[in-house]
Amino acid sequence: MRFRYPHAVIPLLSSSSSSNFFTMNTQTLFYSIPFSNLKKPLFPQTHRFQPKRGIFTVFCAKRSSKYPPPPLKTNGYHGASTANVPRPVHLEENNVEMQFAILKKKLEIVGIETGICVPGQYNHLLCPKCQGGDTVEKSLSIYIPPDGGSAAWVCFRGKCGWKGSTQAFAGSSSSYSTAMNQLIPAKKKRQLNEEDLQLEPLCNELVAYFSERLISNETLHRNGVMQRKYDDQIVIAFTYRRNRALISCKYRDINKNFWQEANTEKIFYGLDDIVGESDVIIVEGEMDKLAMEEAGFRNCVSVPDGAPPSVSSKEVPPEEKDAKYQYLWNCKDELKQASRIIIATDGDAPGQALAEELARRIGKEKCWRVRWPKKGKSDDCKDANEVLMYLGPDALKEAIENAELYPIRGLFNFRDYFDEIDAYYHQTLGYDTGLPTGWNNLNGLYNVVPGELTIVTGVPNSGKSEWIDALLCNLNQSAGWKFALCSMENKVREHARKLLEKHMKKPFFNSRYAEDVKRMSLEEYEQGKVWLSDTFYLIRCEDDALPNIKWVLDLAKAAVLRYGVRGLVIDPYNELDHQRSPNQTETEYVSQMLTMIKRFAQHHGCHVWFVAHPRQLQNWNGGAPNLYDISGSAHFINKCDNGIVIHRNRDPEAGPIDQVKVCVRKVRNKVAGTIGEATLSYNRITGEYYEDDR
Ligand SMILES: Nc1ncnc2c1ncn2[C@@H]1O[C@H](COP(=O)(O)OP(=O)(O)OP(=O)(O)O)[C@@H](O)[C@H]1O
Repeated sequence: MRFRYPHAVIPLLSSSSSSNFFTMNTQTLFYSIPFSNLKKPLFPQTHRFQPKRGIFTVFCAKRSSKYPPPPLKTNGYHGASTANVPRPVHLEENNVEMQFAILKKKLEIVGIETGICVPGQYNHLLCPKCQGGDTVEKSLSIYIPPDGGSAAWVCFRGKCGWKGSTQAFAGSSSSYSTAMNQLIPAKKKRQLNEEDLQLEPLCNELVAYFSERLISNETLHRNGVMQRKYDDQIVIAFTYRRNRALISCKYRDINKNFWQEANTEKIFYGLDDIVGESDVIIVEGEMDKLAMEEAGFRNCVSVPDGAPPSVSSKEVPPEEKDAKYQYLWNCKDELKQASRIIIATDGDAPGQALAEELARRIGKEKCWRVRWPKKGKSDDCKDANEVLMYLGPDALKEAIENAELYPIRGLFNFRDYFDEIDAYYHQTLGYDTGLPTGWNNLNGLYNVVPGELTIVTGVPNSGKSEWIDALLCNLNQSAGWKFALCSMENKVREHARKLLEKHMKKPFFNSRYAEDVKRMSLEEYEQGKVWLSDTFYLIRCEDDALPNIKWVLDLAKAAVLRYGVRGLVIDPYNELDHQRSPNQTETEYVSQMLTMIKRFAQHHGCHVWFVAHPRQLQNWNGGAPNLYDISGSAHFINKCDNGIVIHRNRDPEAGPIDQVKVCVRKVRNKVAGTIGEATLSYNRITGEYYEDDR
């Protein structure tokens, strides 16, 4: 149930700003005209129930006008005159006529016929925008203050809703606000009583109507649900009470048109029921509040105004300016003493927006939310009353008992991730335990996990780039992975040669390094080109500029999204353009850069290999460097998931010079490997690496 547009409405300005008139939200600032103030209802078709007929025909009663009171919407046209005519300093009494004449001209420009308009009173005219619809009703209400200096108007036809204001002279503020205030009645709260409102006990037909919705007579009685007659028709009257005194009254007809007494305080429906309760349930409509009672919950209130279309992007305004949610602020003590607020609004988007607006005001930490059960195979119940009607009171009770903590942005429970954790357990995510490197003796130490960062270091010429290329070829062969390469030191053609040699297992040329091994044939070379193109995407600065990390990551993201790459190589760190701000230390800069890289990796499930050189080693003894030797910052080792040092023997006396040590110095994720060293042998002709079991 939703009260989004009251039945007979006039726009109500916030007292703070009359200019809001043109920008105001129709959801929040429209109030009904009190019927008690009307000689005859604005809309004669307000009467829906005809008690003389049977209940079902009653509810299909023919409208007495073919124009229902549709929602009042603005049509986007705002009639404010923007002419900037300077206002005279003094306005003599006898200038009223002149001022009114100017005003009339302005009104005529926007199409308002001013012939019968008299200052100091309301005038009812034909709306120039809608011409009063088919019935040609005089739906445009215009007020001109006695000084004739301004006018404010609104068309009460819901299909039109045209509204605006103008002034004879710009800056005629007192006259202007008078017009506005007159058009919009002052917000003086009325004192109501059942007698004045002519409320009566519910007739049998309405009791039967509620009973169709599984709301019992006892519940109706306890909640003071009444009726009101208009001529020979009847509408439901929901009485809003505080300390049992009548504060407001909302009416509902069978077509779910709602309107309420104007100039009354906005309070929760059922407010007395939550006093002293530790659990408070908030629903979106009176029917839901009654339904809750049928499920055994009296500690429930309904909001008086229904739901907003969406969550406001603005901060919650201070209490005194938060007009739409006054019903929350005026019972903050009751809400404060409750330990749990269970928000059980409708399951649709406005209902969820309402839940968010309530929770952000109450404090999400004490809020819970309700998920409505399914009513059929696919559809969820919309609200409490639907659950009661389709599934019964026990199901409604269960839904409330199963309320879950209201989500707080950034605060989670493992339960929120169970789908993902299940997939990890069942290993259905793919490679989450790591993709083997292709070298058995290394697989026990290092496996490639999507979304991780591996830092690779080693002294110059140790074969870091060669080993990474060989690893990529293996991963492509075993799992079809594709890669983005940002290899600043490599010429494209040389990089292509190295990759093709590894892939084809043949040298690119017949030159000295190939010894007597035959180069790849032209046909093999052509096949290799296809493979190269399908497997690698190059990130390169086309001019001589150095790429910065953000630029690299943006392109890598494009490569992930466009080509599905699973790995990114950045080789090496010192060839990036390091735009470090003057007040940033290198350590801070490296930390920030690595955070960016890791975020990219995790977000896109893309493994990143980042090559960094060790700083100049004083008195280097030929041994493998340490990860802490990486120039720049200890953050390289601190922040990476995996740290690998590539080291090769260059002393023939110390051992075979094709021997390469892959020193795994850091593995954060034990599922992916452990610290240790594996020895590979390097084939200088093809650039391949083999397990070395010598
Ligand atoms: N184990 C090895 N035995 C002989 N030559 C090797 C070995 N590993 C790599 N090389 C050769 O060393 C050269 C440099 O290799 P690579 O570019 O991979 O080293 P790097 O560590 O990345 O160097 P840099 O730090 O200068 O970028 C290449 O010509 C490569 O063929």
